[in-house]
Amino acid sequence: MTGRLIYLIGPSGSGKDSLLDAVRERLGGQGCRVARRVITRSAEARGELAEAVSPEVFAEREARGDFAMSWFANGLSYGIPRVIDDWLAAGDDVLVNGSRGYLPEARRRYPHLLAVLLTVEDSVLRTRLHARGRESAEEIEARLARNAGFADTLLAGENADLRLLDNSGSLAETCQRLLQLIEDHRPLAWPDSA
Ligand SMILES: Nc1ncnc2c1ncn2[C@@H]1O[C@H](COP(=O)(O)OP(=O)(O)OP(=O)(O)O)[C@@H](O)[C@H]1O
Ligand SMILES: O=P(O)(O)OC[C@H]1O[C@H](OP(=O)(O)O)[C@H](O)[C@@H]1O
Repeated sequence: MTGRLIYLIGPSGSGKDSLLDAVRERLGGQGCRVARRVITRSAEARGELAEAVSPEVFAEREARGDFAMSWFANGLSYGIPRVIDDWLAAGDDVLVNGSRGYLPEARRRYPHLLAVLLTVEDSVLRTRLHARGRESAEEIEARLARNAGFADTLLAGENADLRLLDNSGSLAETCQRLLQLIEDHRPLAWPDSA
């Protein structure tokens, strides 16, 4: 029996990392692991507990086949370590912080994935990005502009099964709803292929 990939996406600043950090322990108790990403972002940058590597190291690892999934966005390279395929094969579910742009490819690789879109009201999003202070004002505007490109395509076609999760309110409330959503989507037996 294989586990299921839960692919969490949403605008930059919508709270994906905060949510993953908050539910990591509780999910572990219900057989769901949270993947740690590899990112070409400096280790000093505030944010998720990702592994920071140089672009050269990232390219080497990617060429070696170290990543189950990888993409480039916001001027950075992101990789999800290949170990998630072992976890899935062992029957664990795996939750990843994904990319909206990479969703079609993720679906090709993991046809049974559960895609969850975290949403936040626009004004709240801008406020949170500035309050986080990880990016410059210019970088924040570029991230907000990137969202417009996803507005029409995300909720159409093969994404009709996308689950929406609003994080405009408290994080504790969103955590509860995510845990419930994952619980509700756990069939008695997962599909055979990851
Ligand atoms: N429900 C919430 N209420 C208030 N603040 C929140 C909430 N969720 C997240 N935040 C804050 O919003 C900011 C952005 O959250 P976070 O870094 O988790 O977003 P993200 O989706 O992972 O962004 P990115 O994709 O850019 O890494 C953080 O400063 C975080 O503390
Ligand atoms: O815009 P899309 O394609 O959804 O995502 C692009 C990437 O940007 C964000 O990362 P971060 O803000 O650099 O941590 C997301 O987590 C994702 O990996």
